[in-house]
Amino acid sequence: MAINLLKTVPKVQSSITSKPSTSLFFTTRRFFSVPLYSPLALAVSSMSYEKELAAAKKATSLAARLCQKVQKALLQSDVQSKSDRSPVTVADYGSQALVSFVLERELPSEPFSMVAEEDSGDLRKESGQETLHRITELVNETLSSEGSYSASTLTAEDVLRAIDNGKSEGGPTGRHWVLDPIDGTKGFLRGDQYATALALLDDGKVVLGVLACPNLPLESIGSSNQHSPLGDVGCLFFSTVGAGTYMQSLAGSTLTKVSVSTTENSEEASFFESYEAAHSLHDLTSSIAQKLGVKAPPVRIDSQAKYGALSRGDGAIYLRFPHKGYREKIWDHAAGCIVVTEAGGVVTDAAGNALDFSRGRYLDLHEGIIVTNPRLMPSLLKAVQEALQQRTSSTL
Ligand SMILES: Nc1ncnc2c1ncn2[C@@H]1O[C@H](COP(=O)(O)O)[C@@H](OP(=O)(O)O)[C@H]1O
Ligand SMILES: [Mg+2]
Ligand SMILES: [Mg+2]
Ligand SMILES: [Mg+2]
Repeated sequence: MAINLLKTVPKVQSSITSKPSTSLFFTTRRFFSVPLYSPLALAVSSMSYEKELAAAKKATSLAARLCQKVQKALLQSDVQSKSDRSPVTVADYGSQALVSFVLERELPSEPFSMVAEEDSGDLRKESGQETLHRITELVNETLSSEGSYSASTLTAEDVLRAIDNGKSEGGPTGRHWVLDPIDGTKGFLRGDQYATALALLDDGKVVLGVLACPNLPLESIGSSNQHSPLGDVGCLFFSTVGAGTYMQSLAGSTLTKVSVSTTENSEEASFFESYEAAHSLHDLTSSIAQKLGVKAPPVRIDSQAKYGALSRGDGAIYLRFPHKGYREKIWDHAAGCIVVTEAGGVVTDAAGNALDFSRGRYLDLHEGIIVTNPRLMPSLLKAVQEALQQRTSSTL
């Protein structure tokens, strides 16, 4: 059944729809730029998981191209509702099919296993045929825009198969790709932030992550929700284990090594959280921020773009406390987690435990997810535990 979300879509901010630039030359206190031919860039290209990283960057960049096209001309018929009533669009399916196709094509000698959010169930029904046709068209248009695949044309059956490559259960052994084809679908529909998030698990550990964030400004979004209307947008964050986190413009060009904020002073730390109150308890996060003495208002944005922004020090804290009973999925955090960790940050649950991605499609957590730098973590954990305690006593 199509849902009528489009009527409620507010005016898209001009900064968010502007085209990514083809060049990026900037240095700030936190960033330093590295030309692609520099010795540092060469060191980056010789690290392990090199082939996998190149394939993952290519796959997510192409997926981002497809998503941008759909977001610019979203049709009501492009939006469906899943059985859990969450929205899914032709771009979610198209992005998953593309990433799956590109990874298989680029890494033919490796066994292919993928844990991904979407499946083809609804598209195989009679009512899904028109949507499937539109997705197939989109995937083929995007492939033909990429020189190396211009001769590839996928049939509707190929697209269904590519989507269903994402049915793996993951687990503690072997290699598994972990994909959220569009994270932040609600943000995508609003014209706001979203990300294509791709990670690689190797024996239960996240060893590679790529976040394509087509609407994220290249400059810091700091502690304000108001982005400069002139700023360029479209960031690609990527990390492999032990090799740090890098950001480049989705349009290519200059590579920048990024690192998290090192502030110890919680009063000057701004924090990120979900835009959607249904995804995280805003009253709880506000009481945590108050205990820490955080002065800035929360920065509310959708998707793992929050992890990307945090990895380059735009803010110092990310708090996520879903409503009772919600189970987090690995594709909502795997790529974001390594992007922040490799930039010097720490990602834990509310008890201070590292996230365990080896247990299948879900994360088993002790309440929410908290992210910050190692210096701020002890006081953040203390504030979180006090706020949770207070909440429990007030509901008894
Ligand atoms: N009730 C809920 N509580 C917490 N997270 C939820 C939720 N319902 C959906 N989500 C997840 O929140 C993700 C978006 O996170 P954020 O709020 O940071 O933008 C969604 O990803 P998708 O958009 O890929 O479905 C979805 O997996
Ligand atoms: Mg979803
Ligand atoms: Mg998601
Ligand atoms: Mg998704």
